Amino acid sequence: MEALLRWAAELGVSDSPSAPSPSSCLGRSVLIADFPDAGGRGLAAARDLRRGELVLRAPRAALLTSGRVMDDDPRIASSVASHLPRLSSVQTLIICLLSEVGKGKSSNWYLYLSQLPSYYTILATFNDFETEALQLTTFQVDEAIWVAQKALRGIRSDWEEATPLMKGLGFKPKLLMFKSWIWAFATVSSRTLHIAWDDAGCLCPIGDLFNYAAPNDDNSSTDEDRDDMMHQETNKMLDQTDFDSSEKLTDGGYEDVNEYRLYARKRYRKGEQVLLAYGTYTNLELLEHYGFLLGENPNEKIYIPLDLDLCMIGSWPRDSLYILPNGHPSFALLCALRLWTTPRNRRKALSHQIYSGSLLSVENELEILKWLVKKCKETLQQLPTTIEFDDNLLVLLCKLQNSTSCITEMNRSIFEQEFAPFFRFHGFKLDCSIHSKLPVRLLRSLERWGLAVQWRCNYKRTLTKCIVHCKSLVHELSLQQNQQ
Ligand SMILES: C[S@@+](CC[C@H](N)C(=O)[O-])C[C@H]1O[C@@H](n2cnc3c(N)ncnc32)[C@H](O)[C@@H]1O
Repeated sequence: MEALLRWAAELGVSDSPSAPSPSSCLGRSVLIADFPDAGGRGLAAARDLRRGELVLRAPRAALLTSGRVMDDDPRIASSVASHLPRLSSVQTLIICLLSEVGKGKSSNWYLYLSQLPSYYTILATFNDFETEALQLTTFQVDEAIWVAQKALRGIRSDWEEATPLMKGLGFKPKLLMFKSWIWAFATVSSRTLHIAWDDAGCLCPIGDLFNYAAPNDDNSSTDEDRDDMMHQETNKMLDQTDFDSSEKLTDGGYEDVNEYRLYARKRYRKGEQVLLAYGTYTNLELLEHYGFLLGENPNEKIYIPLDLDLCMIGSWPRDSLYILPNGHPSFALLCALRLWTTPRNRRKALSHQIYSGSLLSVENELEILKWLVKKCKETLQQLPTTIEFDDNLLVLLCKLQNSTSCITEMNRSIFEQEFAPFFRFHGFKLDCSIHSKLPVRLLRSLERWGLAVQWRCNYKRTLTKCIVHCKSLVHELSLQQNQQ
């Protein structure tokens, strides 16, 4: 890592507005650190940071883009040119990335490439067992499977299309394998930053070490954050010369100054992890693009099976009919339910009231709340396991990943029925004499299985919250009704 930090400093990557020291590009604003519960390797504040302060800048020369690789390697450039416009920008970047990997130590990017993860957990890497662990029966779960399969089909056909070109470039057999393509795809999917001149984005050494926090997490800005913003706004208004132009209120981007700049989006104390908001994602989308999910995701959307006529009613798109992470139905779902439960001959007259989000009558509201309770309960009952079961399974999966004696853990567990198909799927015979760690291949599968269980568990938790929320509203409204 030290060599990488030195190399990046030589390229002009710096965590301060001034030039980096020759020995490391970090140390003045951020430092590499481990955050086991929030993304693993990440960047920590090297000192107290103000909201909007510059935390990293990387000049264009330090960005790995397909344009850059092709400028340095005319053979790839002419090969790609002869396949355009059939190749997408992502396929092109993947080919460039794999070609650099194939060069080994002679690649200009060797130090960067050698610290990339050796495997990923994005949805496209899930095998059938892991995908099924998301659980099949409801609309949302079917949707998850569908997303996973669609993603994988797309990636496979991209690979098939690009294979003749890669063969023509003399790629080593290992790099021609689908496994390598998936690895490169996941690298691009989970690590690129947006740039205006290439849809595939760029890989930014050091800049891609920032872990993620959901964007509206910082809505809860503190008084200190607000002070920082006031300070910046006042300075701007007064056009004060001491205004530090490195202060910004966004996460960052590629700027006119010909470098990528990243900013602290809130105040950080020394040692705290500095996080970026890569975008607004549900947990399924995080899993699809980045291979992780959040225990508390403010942007999560939970879908329940809805009758077709309810989905079609009004002008609300199907994807706006969901349950929020706090268990409340979305505005559109609430409105759609109010319209749906209104007798047909009254719908037109009441539509103005319904579209504005107003409650129609206590009776109507009670009907839809009770309907929601019933629907959530039915959905939960259809799922093969309960939250408690999933929670316990998660604890065991976590233990197994860290245990040096898997057989002891297994013997103590009540999950034999769950593990038999897992070992069968992997063609692995659990020998009672194995008092050691599981093979790496199985440990990785356990990790993905764990993500699937975490996802379905969050789904069930939100349904449960919805039941509690609706029941408490039913209680309140019934009291009101009785008082009238
Ligand atoms: C841009 S990289 C961040 C650096 C990465 N941790 C590393 O060691 O290279 C993005 C990846 O980090 C992990 N990650 C980022 N934020 C996370 C979070 N809040 N929780 C869990 N994993 C996270 C995911 O694996 C994601 O695909």
